Formats: sequence, C-alpha cells, structure tokens
Amino acid sequence: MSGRGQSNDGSVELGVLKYVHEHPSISTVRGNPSALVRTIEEYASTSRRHLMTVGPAKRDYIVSVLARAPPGPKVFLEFGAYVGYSAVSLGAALRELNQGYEVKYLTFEVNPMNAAITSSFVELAGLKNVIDVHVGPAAESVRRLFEEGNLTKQSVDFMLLDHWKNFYVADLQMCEELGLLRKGSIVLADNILIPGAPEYLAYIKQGRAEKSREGHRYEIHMENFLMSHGHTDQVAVATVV
Ligand SMILES: C[S@@+](CC[C@H](N)C(=O)[O-])C[C@H]1O[C@@H](n2cnc3c(N)ncnc32)[C@H](O)[C@@H]1O
Repeated sequence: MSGRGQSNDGSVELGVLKYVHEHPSISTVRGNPSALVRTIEEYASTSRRHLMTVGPAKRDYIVSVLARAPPGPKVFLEFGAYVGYSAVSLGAALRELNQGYEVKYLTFEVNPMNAAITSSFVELAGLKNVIDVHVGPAAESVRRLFEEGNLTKQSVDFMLLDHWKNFYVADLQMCEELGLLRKGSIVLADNILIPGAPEYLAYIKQGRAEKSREGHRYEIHMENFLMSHGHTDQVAVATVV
C-alpha cells in the first residue's frame, strides 16, 4: 500500500470501479445501496489484493450503534472515504433510520481518485441527496465547511474516524475546538489495534483536567473483531458526556 491511500498503482480501486459498472447485474445495483455493497464485497472476495474497507462485520456493528443512539443521529462525518463502501452502507442506514427527516453524511477523502470512485458509487446507489464527498485533507474540508456556515456548533451527531491513524487525535481535537460535538455525540474510531492508534486511545481516555477548555470527556466502549487474518482488531466508541 502506498502512503497515498491506494494500492501502489491504484489498480485495486480502479478494479472495483470497473467490476461494479461492468457487472452483469448492474441494472439491479442502480438505486440499490445494499446490492452495490454486496457487489463490492463480491469483488473483495475474488480479488487477490486487499480492499481496505471496514468490511461487513464492523459495518453491521456501526449500523447497530447508529440505531441505538438517542436521539437518532442525522449529521454524520466520515474521515476516510476510500472507495465509498462505508459511506454507501452507512449513508443508506442513516436515511433508513430517519425516514421523513433530512440527514447529511459528509465524507472526506484526500486521494482524488478514491474520492472520484466514491462519488461514482454514491450516484449509482441513488444517495446523492444524502452523501457529500469532499476531496482533500479532512481537516481542511471541515474547517472550510465551518467557515462557510455549512457545519455549525453542536451540529455533528456521529463521527467515523477511519483515515490515517496519525490524524485521529489532531482531527478530533480540531472538531472539539470548533465546538462541532454535543453531549451524546458519538465518535467511533476503527483500527485501534491494527494498525493501532494508542495515542488516540490515550487522548479519549483523558479527563477534563488534562484537556484544553474545549476538550470533551467521553464514555468509552471497546468492541473486538476477529479479522480474516486471525488477529483481533478493536473499534472505540466514544460518547460525549
Ligand atoms: C481505511 S481507508 C477508509 C475505508 C472506508 N472508510 C471504508 O470502510 O470503506 C482510509 C482512507 O483515508 C484516506 N485518508 C488518509 N488520510 C486522510 C486525511 N487526512 N483526510 C482525508 N482522507 C484521508 C486514505 O486516502 C484512504 O482512502
């Protein structure tokens, strides 16, 4: 994997784009997020090279956390879209859980090719009115959206941190400083053990006294997942208290 968020030559990510759009069942995938997600999973199971999505087990768990969160989350920020697997799955779940209400899923992706693939899948799934794809470093996009008034204080209900682990603390701190979170907002972070985010875990465990004035205190739940390579990974679910 290169440091640019794709396989060395981007062939795995372009491969999934071609696989989906040239699939014999493409007409049943159009406007059907679940069918699109299944087709991406089908590609991942047949490709010899790794597609770095959250995968079905963590995806189902995140949907269950979304479904249990009171009051129902409506504004979701995702850090790291990759090819849009989680955005399409979770954006569709967000819409489903909030029928009759406006919902927004903002996903941030630094790699322009990945972002373009995500946009193509969002359009194919019929989720353009739910999911906005922002190209560039997540921190820059969040700040810009805040300055433009498209993200306001205490407006973010749910955040998924799934980009490079060395950005987790800085990007969460920035969201805290901008005042985007409220009591009850959930910050779910993937890959706590593999590849590992020890500084992030230490940060969310800090009490108020150790933090800046804007920093939140969190109630934390850790969930284990046995990965296909036989090792255990964890996601951290941090709820603002
Ligand atoms: C593990 S993948 C995300 C997987 C995706 N959430 C899914 O489950 O389908 C991480 C992605 O984060 C992107 N990324 C890394 N650092 C970033 C940053 N600072 N801002 C935005 N995107 C970033 C990478 O380019 C890569 O596509």
